[in-house]
Amino acid sequence: MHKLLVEGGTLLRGQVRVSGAKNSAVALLPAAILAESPVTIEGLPDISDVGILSDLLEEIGGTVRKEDSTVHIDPSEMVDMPLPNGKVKKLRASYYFMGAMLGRFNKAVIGLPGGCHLGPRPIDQHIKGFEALGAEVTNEQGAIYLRAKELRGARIYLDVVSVGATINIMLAAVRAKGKTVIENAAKEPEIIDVATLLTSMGAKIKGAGTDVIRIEGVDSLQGCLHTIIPDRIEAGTYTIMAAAQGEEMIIDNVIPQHLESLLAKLREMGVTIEENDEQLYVRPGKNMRSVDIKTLVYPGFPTDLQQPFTSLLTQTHGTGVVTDTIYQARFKHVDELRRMNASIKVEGGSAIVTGPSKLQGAKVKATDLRAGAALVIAGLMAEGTTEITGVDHIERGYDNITTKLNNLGAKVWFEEMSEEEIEQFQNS
Ligand SMILES: CC(=O)N[C@H]1[C@@H](OP(=O)(O)OP(=O)(O)OC[C@H]2O[C@@H](n3ccc(=O)[nH]c3=O)[C@H](O)[C@@H]2O)O[C@H](CO)[C@@H](O)[C@@H]1O
Ligand SMILES: C=C(OP(=O)(O)O)C(=O)O
Repeated sequence: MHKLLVEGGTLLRGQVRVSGAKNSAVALLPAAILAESPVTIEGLPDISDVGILSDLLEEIGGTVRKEDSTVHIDPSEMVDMPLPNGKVKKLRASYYFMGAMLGRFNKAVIGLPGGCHLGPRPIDQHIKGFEALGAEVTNEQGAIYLRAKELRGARIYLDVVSVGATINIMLAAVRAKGKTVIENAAKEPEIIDVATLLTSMGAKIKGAGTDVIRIEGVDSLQGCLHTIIPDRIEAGTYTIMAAAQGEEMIIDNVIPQHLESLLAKLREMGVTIEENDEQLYVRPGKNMRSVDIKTLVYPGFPTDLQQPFTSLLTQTHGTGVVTDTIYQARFKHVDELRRMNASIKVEGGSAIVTGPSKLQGAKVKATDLRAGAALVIAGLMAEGTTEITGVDHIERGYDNITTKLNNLGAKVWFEEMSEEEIEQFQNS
């Protein structure tokens, strides 16, 4: 087990290239189950979630061959093997095996997913969708059993706008008989990316990226070549780092439209941002002002950038209120930031951040992926060295974070933990 050390105070300068989107990758890989011939995906991020999903594809009989950031998946020999335990529990996106295996085999057994602990994360809307398509769904000892004689298209209204449910229902519906309409669908760019892959495989999907998605089922799907979109959350994290501790930074391989809500807030604070088709040029302002943010479904401010943004607010002038309407309890990073001398209190569903505070390096714990990113940002701004444990969370979503940061001039490195530290970490 290792920890991440961040020596604070160095200004970041230069260019960082954003990797492929985690939240696309984790759906594109299971989507390959639906094809009858090999699927190639280019631009996959080197993160642990991708590694685990690749292993799961192999567990059900697929062949997965990786060359740098390209992966070739041969799904032709896959079988409807139950996956009630084991690696499925390590991440959230294993739930996409439900939709994809149901779509291909008319049955699936998948353990309830893991992923970041952000408060309750039900999957009732996924199940509502599968049932509407004709599946019988039961929960037996922590695993979801799905069985259908045949999947039939249906009209499905999502009671909650859900990224996962929208994608999962698309996966199950593309090979169902007849027409499916998903109403109140989520509109995140990753949904369009998955629909683009499925369409290249031969699926008939209209409206992805709007709140009504129409799918006409087809009998079979074939392999194809797909290039993944850039990770807007990784891009947003480096953009926040640039505002927090940058001198001048270029964020490369970005779709700026995917980050409009973040860029608007940063400009409101006094950060200079210039953009072209695939790059952002970021220069922090002097005496930046605090702002309030409220997370919303896309194109609103993303919940996944709320925690990194909170770290930036510790350095701006005034009081900023951070409200998360998607995950009301996504504030575990606050206690850790306080250890570093941040002035933050949580009241109701909001964190109230008063700045600027002089942050001090400390021993802190990443309780989830974006809490980890928030601590790295705080560590970069702090005086002294910050030691972050729980880095397996960070490795779920940030491709080569130490190399990318060190290329920008930061001093960040992994170190093995001693037995005593591991014991302390496990008991904390
Ligand atoms: C792998 C992946 O893509 N993860 C992202 C995905 O998670 P995930 O797909 O799990 O998030 P959802 O969009 O489904 O969740 C949004 C909200 O809906 C609720 N809900 C969701 C499903 C359901 O059946 N019932 C229900 O009540 C959730 O508790 C949450 O409050 O979108 C989240 C919201 O943008 C992001 O934080 C995650 O990074
Ligand atoms: C919450 C996240 O991921 P997951 O849904 O995979 O847990 C995230 O990417 O911030």
